[in-house]
Amino acid sequence: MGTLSDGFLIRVIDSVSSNIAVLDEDFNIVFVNQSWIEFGIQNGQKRAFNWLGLNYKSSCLPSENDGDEFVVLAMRGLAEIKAGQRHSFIMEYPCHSPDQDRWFIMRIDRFISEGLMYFVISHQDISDRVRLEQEARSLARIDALTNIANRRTFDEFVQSEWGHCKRSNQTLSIAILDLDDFKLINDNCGHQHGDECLKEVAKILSMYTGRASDICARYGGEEFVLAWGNMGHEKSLELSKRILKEINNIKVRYNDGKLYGRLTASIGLYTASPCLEKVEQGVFNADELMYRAKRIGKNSICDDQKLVNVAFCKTS
Ligand SMILES: Nc1nc2c(ncn2[C@@H]2O[C@H](COP(=O)(O)OP(=O)(O)OP(=O)(O)O)[C@@H](O)[C@H]2O)c(=O)[nH]1
Repeated sequence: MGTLSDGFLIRVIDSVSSNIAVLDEDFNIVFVNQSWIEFGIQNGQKRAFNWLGLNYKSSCLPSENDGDEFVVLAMRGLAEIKAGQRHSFIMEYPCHSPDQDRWFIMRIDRFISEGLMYFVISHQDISDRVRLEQEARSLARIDALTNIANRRTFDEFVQSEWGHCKRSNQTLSIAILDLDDFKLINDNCGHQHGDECLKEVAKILSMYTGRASDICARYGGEEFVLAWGNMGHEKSLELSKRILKEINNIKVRYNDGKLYGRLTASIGLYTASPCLEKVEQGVFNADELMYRAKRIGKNSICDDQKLVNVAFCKTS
């Protein structure tokens, strides 16, 4: 292969999708590629703007003085490379436009040519990758069928909410809700209809857990869990009763459309006082109470703050 011409090499650099600028050792821009120019235009710069000679460090100074953490980091990286403390610098950062969330990766490298030091700054759009990562993270936290939180999300949330409640000396109410005779519904009306019931229940639960300190989650098969931060026993019992009533309004049908019956559930409700040591104990207590509601006759709420007196509440 013969020696490549300057024009050829510039065309190669212009065809790269990363935005590239080369700075001299005083941080003056001595070269930008086409992607850099296009990105400038997208962000309001004129096409005819002359980038060459612009001092990169000075142009970043207003943002640096404003305390923009990413600009501060980049300038520190640039200074460290110049001082020979590092060879390169890499940083991912958000750079949202008014109509689009965008993320970039910035890289600074250096090279020596004819005894002079140069810096290559490149920015690459990584928005697609970040969006996919965010989507994957959100999928791992949401139950795919019902679109509400999954058990893992609940466990994390309730730990943090319990911390807030303890610090502010408030109670946290926990309800475990298990649909009654769900196997029979699946067997008689079909698994798909069972799925629809689960989705409807999730919608109802979401309506009753709308505050930032509340959560509802699918805990497992046909079992759900709710937590109301900063809520006393009386209020959570009232909400549980309303939830049970709404669930009772869900009609379950055979495949031919004839009525099979109405959906029912058993709820165990436990209100944790701030002196309870671990919130897991509160969830366990609510679960025990739910099983008690099953034994007592289903379609019921069992609540008992001290796990001594069972307050049995038939809602129908
Ligand atoms: N349709 C549907 N069914 C599910 C799902 N997850 C679990 N189930 C069913 O839920 C049923 C739970 O059955 P059991 O544990 O015997 O409980 P149950 O019939 O509700 O009886 P009780 O709890 O005593 O009222 C099983 O048939 C599971 O297959 C799901 O995602 N979709």
